[in-house]
Amino acid sequence: MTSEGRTRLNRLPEWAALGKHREQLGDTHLRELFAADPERGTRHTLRVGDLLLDHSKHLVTDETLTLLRELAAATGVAELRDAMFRGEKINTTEDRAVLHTALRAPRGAVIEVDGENVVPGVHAVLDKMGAFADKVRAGAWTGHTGKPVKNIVNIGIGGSDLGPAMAYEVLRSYTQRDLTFRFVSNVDGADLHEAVRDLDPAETLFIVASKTFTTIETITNATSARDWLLTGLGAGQEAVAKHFVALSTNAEKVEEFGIDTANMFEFWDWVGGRYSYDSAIGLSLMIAIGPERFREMLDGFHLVDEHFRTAPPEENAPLLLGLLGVWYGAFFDAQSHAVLPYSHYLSKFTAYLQQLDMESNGKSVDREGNRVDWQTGPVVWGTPGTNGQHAYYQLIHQGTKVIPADFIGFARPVDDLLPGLVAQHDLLMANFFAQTQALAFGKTPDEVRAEGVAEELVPHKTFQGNHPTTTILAEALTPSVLGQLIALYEHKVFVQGAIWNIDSFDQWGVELGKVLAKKIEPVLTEGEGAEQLDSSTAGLVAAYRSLRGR
Ligand SMILES: O=P(O)(O)OC[C@H]1O[C@](O)(CO)[C@@H](O)[C@@H]1O
Repeated sequence: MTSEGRTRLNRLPEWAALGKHREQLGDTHLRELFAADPERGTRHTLRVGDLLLDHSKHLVTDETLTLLRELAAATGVAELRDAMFRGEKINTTEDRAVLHTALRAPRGAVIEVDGENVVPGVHAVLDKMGAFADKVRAGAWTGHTGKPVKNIVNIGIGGSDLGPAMAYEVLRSYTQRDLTFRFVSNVDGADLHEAVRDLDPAETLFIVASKTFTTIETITNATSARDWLLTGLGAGQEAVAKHFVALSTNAEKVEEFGIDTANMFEFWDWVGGRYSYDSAIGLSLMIAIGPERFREMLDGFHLVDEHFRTAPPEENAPLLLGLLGVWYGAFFDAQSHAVLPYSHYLSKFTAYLQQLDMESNGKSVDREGNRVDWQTGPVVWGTPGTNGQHAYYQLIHQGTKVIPADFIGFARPVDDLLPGLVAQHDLLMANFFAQTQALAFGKTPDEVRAEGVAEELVPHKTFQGNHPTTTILAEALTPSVLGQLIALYEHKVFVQGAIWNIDSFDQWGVELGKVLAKKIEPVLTEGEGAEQLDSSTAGLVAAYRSLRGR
């Protein structure tokens, strides 16, 4: 499905209408919007599965939302969504279907790519993963020396690392505690070194996760891990089968590396790397939380997939979140988007979303290859909220930038929290609610003066407010809720890409650096070819070589 013949986004009448509306809105303050509508908070709250989404603290009126939905209609968001769910090749630059939604489709569903139903294959791999995970969890998967495997090291990068590493942290309280999990991604040897230094090779299983099985960082780390293992065991190649499994689409390369393809868990080219942790790429997570919890997570994903596919525009949460991002980027010149979870378990959540969003929508040509002249994907950033409050919230509250932010919190702490720590949860959540309130409504100079503050300090202690936020609240951070949250963001990113008319599913922008690194490496090691480098890089390389004593 291409978008040929589509009117350029900023020439659409719906775009012009939004521009005009933005002018009319001017500096309208959230204080005014709330004062004019006592029901605003409840009217602007959506419920999707277990998620409650309050979007009342956004710089929008009912008219804004209507105009944004008209823009979505004019840009064919629903048509592209349906084409995605049908398995059409909407990733046109790679000529691929985009079917991460098939990874969580129920067993009986029928989703076809090139005339073949892919759902049975998805479940066959899930079943194989389940059997393997159960075996490891039961201590029945033994290594070369006969000892049960206790340490699981996932080696992968990008989508083959961020998803499982993030989800492992999120669902830590559901993990089997007598197993150790490590995640190695960086080609800096320090990463693998720190991951394995205290492990017994006889009890260690490496999961090599790579869609292509050609990614230099992953193959380099996997090769070093194999050396470490074989040296530690004093064994030959025959030990690899018990200590290495692969997650990949590329059986040939897996075999070439020396991993038995019987120990390979397959996925498919219609799963993008950053959309893959609910595929075989989630094997480490499945071992950690068990197949049953993993399936609950998939059900959570599926619930939001169905919501996105079927909910009317007025109630469609991913559509709404996507449109709000378009609104701020285009008409408020917002450059970034903060995601601020109030859960320690979500400490890697924003890093995960960075790849999901920025690798998907960090594009500057449209699907026909024309340069866009509107903003595309924002810089996504953030860390757990309370820590952020004591670091960078100053800038969000009183800086000069428009930073829309998502606040994510939970009513209940995890079940196995030490009883003495449960009481801290209300304090955490008091901060959660206080921050969005302060950001929205601020503090006027008169309110500051009323507190007896000296006049010269009044500007410094004034909070302008009017900073837009979404609040996402759920009862608890369960596997299903995690699936719901990720699917929510996946589809939000989809909506934005559809409106901006970019291919959200390719990632050509990562290629150039890879090619240049390959050329530079021999210059570093052999010192040959430096004359082909620009003067800055040549100087830096020379300095590096000299510091290395070469
Ligand atoms: O799973 P692979 O093929 O090793 O790729 C890892 C990552 O590299 C990228 O292609 C970017 O370089 C990501 O899209 C992907 O998640």
